[in-house]
Amino acid sequence: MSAETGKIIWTGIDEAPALATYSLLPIVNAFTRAAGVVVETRDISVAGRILAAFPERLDESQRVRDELTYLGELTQLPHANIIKLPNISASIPQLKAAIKELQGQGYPVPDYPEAPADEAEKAIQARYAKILGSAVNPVLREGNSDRRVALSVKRHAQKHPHRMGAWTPDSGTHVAHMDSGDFYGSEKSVTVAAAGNARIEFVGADGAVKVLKDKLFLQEGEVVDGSFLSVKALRAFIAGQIEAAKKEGVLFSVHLKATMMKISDPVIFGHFVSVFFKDVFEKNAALFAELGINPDLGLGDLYAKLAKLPADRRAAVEADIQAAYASRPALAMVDSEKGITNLHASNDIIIDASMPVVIRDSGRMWGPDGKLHDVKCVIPDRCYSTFYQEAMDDCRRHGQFDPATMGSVSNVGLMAQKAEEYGSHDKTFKAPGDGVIRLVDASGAVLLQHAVEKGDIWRGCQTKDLPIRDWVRLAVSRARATGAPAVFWLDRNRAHDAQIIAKVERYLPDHDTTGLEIHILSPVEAMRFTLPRTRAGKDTISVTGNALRDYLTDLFPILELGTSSKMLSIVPLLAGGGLFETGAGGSAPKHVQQFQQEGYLRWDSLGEFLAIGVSLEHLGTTFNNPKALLLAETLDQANAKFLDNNRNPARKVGQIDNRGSHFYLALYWAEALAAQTRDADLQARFAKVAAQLGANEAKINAELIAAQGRPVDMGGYYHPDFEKTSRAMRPSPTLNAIVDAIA
Ligand SMILES: NC(=O)C1=CN([C@@H]2O[C@H](COP(=O)(O)OP(=O)(O)OC[C@H]3O[C@@H](n4cnc5c(N)ncnc54)[C@H](OP(=O)(O)O)[C@@H]3O)[C@@H](O)[C@H]2O)C=CC1
Ligand SMILES: O=C(O)CCC(=O)C(=O)O
Ligand SMILES: [Mg+2]
Repeated sequence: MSAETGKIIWTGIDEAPALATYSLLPIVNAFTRAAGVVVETRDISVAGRILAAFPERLDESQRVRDELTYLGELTQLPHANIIKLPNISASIPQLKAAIKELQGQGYPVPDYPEAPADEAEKAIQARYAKILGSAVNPVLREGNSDRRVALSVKRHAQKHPHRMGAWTPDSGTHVAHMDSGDFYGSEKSVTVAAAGNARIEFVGADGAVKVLKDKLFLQEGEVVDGSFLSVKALRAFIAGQIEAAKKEGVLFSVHLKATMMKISDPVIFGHFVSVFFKDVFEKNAALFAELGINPDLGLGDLYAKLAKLPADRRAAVEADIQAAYASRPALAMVDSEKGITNLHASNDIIIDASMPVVIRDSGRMWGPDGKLHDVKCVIPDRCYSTFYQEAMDDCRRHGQFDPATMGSVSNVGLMAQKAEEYGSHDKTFKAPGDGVIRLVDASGAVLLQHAVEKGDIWRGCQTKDLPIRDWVRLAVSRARATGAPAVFWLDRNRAHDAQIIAKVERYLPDHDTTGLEIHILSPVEAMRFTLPRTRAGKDTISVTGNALRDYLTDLFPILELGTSSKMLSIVPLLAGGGLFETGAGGSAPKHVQQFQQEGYLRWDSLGEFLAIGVSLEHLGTTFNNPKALLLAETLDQANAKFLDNNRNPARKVGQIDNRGSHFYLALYWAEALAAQTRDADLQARFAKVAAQLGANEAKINAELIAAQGRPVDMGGYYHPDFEKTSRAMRPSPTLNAIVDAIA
């Protein structure tokens, strides 16, 4: 076995899962090394990606490799085996904070130029643009997505159901969406007949043509679509919904995906900010222009820029903001104690995680008074709003879901080769004026076009044929493996979906589907099919495009398990390798805050444990490595015992936290290795480890718990100090000594 084939890559990322890594990875490494498997870290954190983008500004000792590019290339090789933990998909305020921190640590990376003044600043902005938003996932996800709950995890959740808030028939919570002028209404889609370079261009009212994107290579058979959001219609819609929320006496909230739709959704978010605070923006237009205030960056950035003003001028604007709050409906809050609202930053409320939590918490969100209230959930685009309303209506009719009995909804998601929204980043534009935006193929034929007005948001997406074929294959294979019905969530009335349906209908007959139940239903119909089954304890497979993949793989896990972090998230790479993602949830910034303040980390690494298992299994079968297979099997047993004994982190100081949960994983894994008889070497080696860990259980727990209850200095947030953080995350000398002696 070559070094390459016996290697697993563990991604270095941000926030809570990065903290957990400091404690977990030494344990994992000690166990796998004993079997000749190397687990190697590659840093794709926001900070790491910033440093990699500006090598010429750093001295030799500060330079880092461009690991994302390396990993992107690795996904194309059949031996790729990558464990990917969730990373930050950064908004501009997050990026700026990371830059500031790095500068403070002595890395001379340039400031982010919000409004580039010259070519040099434009070049800097272009480099940073590659780091913003969902910049990692589209590069690594070179396969489609298979997200589901492991049987042992589902059984555990049913045995220990999490708390859910009750729903009552009179709940005033609802989804509000546009009825026209949205992406859904304007979408056009074609299947490309002949390969070639296309271009996207804007034709002004005067006939002048401006190329927005050149050399857009289209493959034969791929689906390409274009749609736009009318800004005039959006602003009128927002204003109407603000009025309506006030009348209805519910909170006002907006749920977008500013990370994955990183060009369009921050702009949409900005319209929410500038319509909600219309009077403030109008009255202070000149001052805001002078301060460079951009509503897309949210109220948080606005406040930061106001802070530069002398006290009296600042107070005048703040009074205007307070007056706006008083005349508007109450806003949903991110942190009511600190006064952080839904409109502070586009990355604080992200639809995939935020909407399921509304449903889990009785259809309510936190208000400025620190209490839960009914809420208007504004999701402008009908492509992705209507099924949430259906789920809420179901709760109003039948009450809250019961995690002790509900069935499971797994997902097969189309995302390979930058499918759908992942491919939209370099094809999304704000219309530079009134005119037409059109997609023109190599022969000069117009594939699709839209009449737009200045500021309208035009979005193009590509979905290649090979990924679609692979997605259909994966759906059939999951249906065969589970016996559960597979439902393609596709809407015949949506232009893009109509093209995809034609392909699904063409590729399904390539497979043996005898005895399988397969449906094609619109999102609302699919919900109507799925929810009664779920309530009856039956399992269903959702087969969806990229955005619905994202939304549903938080929605159902959060209802079923309380969090999506416990999911298995497998990406069989098209080139034959494996990408094993952990959970479906994000980087849990709240958890880091708690760790900094109280030395308590409640991040649950179960997703990581599961991913290590499938990664080792993949490595074992691909390279015929019996030791790796044995490690996978014994880890599976350890995970089962971990769940049986309920060793997940609790939530409060004095109880077992993330670090304590890792100790139990090590103990149970060592015990399982000691108990097996297939490999005498591993048995002997781990019998000793199991005995040492077992004998020191009380002592190790005492050392781990003694480390809690006081603030922790990590020496950085985006780019923490390795030594400081490592000390904080590995506070038990007894555990460290046993683990470090294994290899
Ligand atoms: N694949 C990726 O790379 C992804 C990245 N992200 C990024 O993550 C960041 C935060 O996203 P956000 O939408 O707030 O979602 P998060 O999933 O980070 O947080 C939502 C809540 O989920 C719970 N949670 C999530 N993971 C765990 C875990 N392992 N253990 C225990 N509880 C968990 C926590 O709930 P509680 O507080 O109730 O304990 C947490 O506060 C963003 O920057 C986003 O871009 C998001 C999704 C996927
Ligand atoms: O790519 C991203 O920004 C987030 C993706 C995500 O939320 C998911 O895959 O569940
Ligand atoms: Mg998600």
